[in-house]
Amino acid sequence: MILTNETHRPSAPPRTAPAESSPAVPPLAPGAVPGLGHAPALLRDPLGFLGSLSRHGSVVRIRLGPRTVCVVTDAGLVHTLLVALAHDCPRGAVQDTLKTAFGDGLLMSEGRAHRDRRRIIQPSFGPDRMAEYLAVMHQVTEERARRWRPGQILDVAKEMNHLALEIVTRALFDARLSEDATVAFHRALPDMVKGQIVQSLYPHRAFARLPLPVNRRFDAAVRVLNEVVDQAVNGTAPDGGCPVTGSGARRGTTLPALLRAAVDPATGRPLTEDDVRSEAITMFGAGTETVSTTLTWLIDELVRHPGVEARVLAELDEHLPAGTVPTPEALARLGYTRAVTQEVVRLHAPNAFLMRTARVPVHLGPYLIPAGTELLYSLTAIHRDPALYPEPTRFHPGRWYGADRAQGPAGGTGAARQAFLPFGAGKHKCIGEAFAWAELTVAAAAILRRWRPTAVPGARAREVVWTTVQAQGLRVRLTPRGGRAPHAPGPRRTPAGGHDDSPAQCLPIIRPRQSDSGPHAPHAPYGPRGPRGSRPAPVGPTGSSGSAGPVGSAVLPAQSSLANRRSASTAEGPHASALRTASRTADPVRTARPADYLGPLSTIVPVTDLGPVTTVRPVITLRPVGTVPRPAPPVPLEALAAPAAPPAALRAPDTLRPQAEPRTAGELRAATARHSDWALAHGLLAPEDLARYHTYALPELIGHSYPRARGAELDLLVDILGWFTILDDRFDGPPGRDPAEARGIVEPLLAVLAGRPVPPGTSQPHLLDAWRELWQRQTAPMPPGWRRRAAAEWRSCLRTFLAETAHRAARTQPDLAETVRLRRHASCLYPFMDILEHVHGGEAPAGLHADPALHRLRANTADAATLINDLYSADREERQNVAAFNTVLTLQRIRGCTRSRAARAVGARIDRLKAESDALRRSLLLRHPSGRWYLDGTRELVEGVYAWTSTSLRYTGEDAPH
Ligand code: HEM
Repeated sequence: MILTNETHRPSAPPRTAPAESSPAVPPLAPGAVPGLGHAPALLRDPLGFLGSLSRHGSVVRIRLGPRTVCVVTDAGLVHTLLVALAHDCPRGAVQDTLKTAFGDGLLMSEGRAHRDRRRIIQPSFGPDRMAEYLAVMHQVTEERARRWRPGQILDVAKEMNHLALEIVTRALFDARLSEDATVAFHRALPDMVKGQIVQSLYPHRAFARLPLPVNRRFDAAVRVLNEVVDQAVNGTAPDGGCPVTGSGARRGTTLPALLRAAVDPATGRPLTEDDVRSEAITMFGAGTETVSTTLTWLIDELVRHPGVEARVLAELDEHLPAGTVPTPEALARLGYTRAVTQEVVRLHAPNAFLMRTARVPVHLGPYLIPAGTELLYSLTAIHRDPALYPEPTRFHPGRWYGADRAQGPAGGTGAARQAFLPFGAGKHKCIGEAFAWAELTVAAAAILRRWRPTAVPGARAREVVWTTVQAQGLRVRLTPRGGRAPHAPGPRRTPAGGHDDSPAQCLPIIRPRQSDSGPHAPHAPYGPRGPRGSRPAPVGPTGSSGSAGPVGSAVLPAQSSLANRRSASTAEGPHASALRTASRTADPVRTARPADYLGPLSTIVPVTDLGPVTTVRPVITLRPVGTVPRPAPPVPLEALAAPAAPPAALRAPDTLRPQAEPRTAGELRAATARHSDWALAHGLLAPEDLARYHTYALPELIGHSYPRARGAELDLLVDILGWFTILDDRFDGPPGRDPAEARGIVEPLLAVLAGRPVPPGTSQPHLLDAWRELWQRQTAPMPPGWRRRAAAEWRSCLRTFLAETAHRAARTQPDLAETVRLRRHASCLYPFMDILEHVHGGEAPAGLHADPALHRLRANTADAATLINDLYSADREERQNVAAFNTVLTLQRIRGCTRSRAARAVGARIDRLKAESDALRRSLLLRHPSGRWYLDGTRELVEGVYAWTSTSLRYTGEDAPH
């Protein structure tokens, strides 16, 4: 039986030799959903799904809505499809869409047209051109890498995209694209790819003409891409602003020159300009993203495997001395480097899936495939087949080099060769293969020679599958090779005075790959301090979290009983009048609406301010506090000495307590030791807990955030942070699920704040004792106004434990607005802002406190610090099942979007907060110049949280102690 009822055409006699036994129908993959078929599974996890199909057969049917597609899972049969059946199985609908848009380029054409065109183009990729290309690749990469700065955080995928585009433009076209064109190209490409896929799934071509958003974006992208390609082909810059400046030296040998000099064998006429443009777009489409993605994975793997990186560098030193232009001979000697790139290409083959369509009935293994059947194969799935590659997801260059090689697929047999098909096979085999191998090696060599990339915690490469398997989210910090680890860069200003939002300033926000968060992820008895939300779970025998009970089974109504809010007009406390003014002068972004359990200072961020999801990343500038080496010793105090001289902004004449000498690292180290003694003396920690506790390096957060704190203030800050973290961790256990027990802990603490008799029966007497002492140390030197303010803000903070416990007990989750409010206060940022005054030795000016803009600035400060924490702690919290109280996770749940989109939205929100805070500080400074130190303190606080959070072992998932 054949698939006549699932295909559109009647069967004709098969072209290929029949199989020995009677032909069979490929099995249907299990799990089809009525109406949708396997589309949900494919969309949810394309590579996992395609990889799983080999269990069911060497060819497996899947249903995508009304269509049936045959997936070829066997490497040998894929090879047959591409080579023996190449004539009968041309490329299908996906390529047809491109053909309509870009004409008959190599990537889109078939049959004789394809063969003729390939013959014309082949010389462009011949061995005699390679030396020239190597020089260009080397020069372009050098130019780009020279522009990077020590300490810069590099958005690797973005940089590699630009690099690959520039290499193709300069090598094949001897042209340069304007910066605008480069950006436009990378913006347009995803729309083009999406449109290509969606349009190929339309039941009829006419659908592509409907004014659907996807079609409109596709058309716009095609226009843009054609314009960009025109620049490369013609050497003109239509915008006149940044002209294409091809050197012109190689004009006679470029790809356009080759095409213009050629005659179409079919017509006997020269190729048209449309033909030239079609081939140009083909090269841009096929030769940029594939390479940039592979380069990104290559850097990711080297960052993960320092031993491999060291070996590559040693080989480069031996065969490709620094400063020399690579030659084909030198590259041929880089055996180990080649093995490394080969392993990257195996594990991360950029082509997630490719397609063919059977023109006539064909035999494929034991199956007869009817005419019209679409055939899909995934090179990535083949390269990860455990039957072909033991431990397939392990990065192991030894498969291709040295002793292990014989056991690997490079062992030399035909079957082994068929198992490695990153560049395809047959007549459509990648024409740029040699170019690509060379580019990967030359670009990686130029980058690694100059820079040592180190992973930014939480910013590992993540697979995102479209037609290619993209590597998204990798951020690395750059250290000059041979130099010491850089200081984080200080704020840079553009000539126009605005902030530089170059990649150096981008916060990493992308979820690490699954492998980063596996069973070895750390679980710690003591949370980091610092902003909450980073709570570790108690260590269970399996290493899994034993913490917070199930949350997320039910959704809380938008207005929970916990979210009863008082109006601004009823707000109390020292900032009440400011709050009321703020409420009256309602700005479009937010309105002041204090919630009763949050105290008088809350400001609500409308949910809409966290959307729409954008691609903006947070722009955070870092104070150069020094490097924070990891992992051990956990407290790199040397790095946290205060800046040699206070920043100019802090040398204001009104400083009450001028700095004598800057704080030394020794002071922070001594404070850390005193804190340990203090925690032991209060029974907050047992001696055996200390080692693990120290790995959280909590004093670093204080060191980053309070560069001028010393002596008793430094001790106070470190002790408060330690105490709060230990308290926070208690709520990961049973008290966090039992409202009565939670009240039993929190009420006594509140009583201390209010000066009331403490109710008996707390389950945490050590915490209570320590709190009494801490509160006394906080308030003793401070005036009554400060005490009232600090007490109110501590109340708001402590009550969030009750709110969160109530949610856990009721198995409800907060909506986004409540999450934002909860998180703002839960992080005890407000009390920590109050301690700025403690450190300074006096209250901030009364006028400043009465200013509504300060109210907003403080809310922004709390929000920004908390959101930074949420970005980094999302994965950890998800593992710990405390997802309800993380803004990224809440957003993801409520919007139904991906983690990275939620993270981007949060990142964009941080950007906006930062920009608004800068503006608020400027305006406040004009009105209250004597409060400059306080205003700067809020900025330092956020920067400190960023510096600590982004380097803390708590969030890395792989470096953290076990
Ligand atoms: C790591 C880098 C690369 C990978 C993994 C890769 C992979 C592939 C694969 C699998 C195919 C076959 C597609 C099919 O059978 O339908 C292909 C075709 C093609 N590639 Fe590449 N490619 C890479 C780089 C490049 C570069 C640098 C260029 C040009 C500058 C290029 C130009 C092309 C062209 C023009 C085709 C179509 C060939 C034809 O149909 O005759 N590729 N590539």
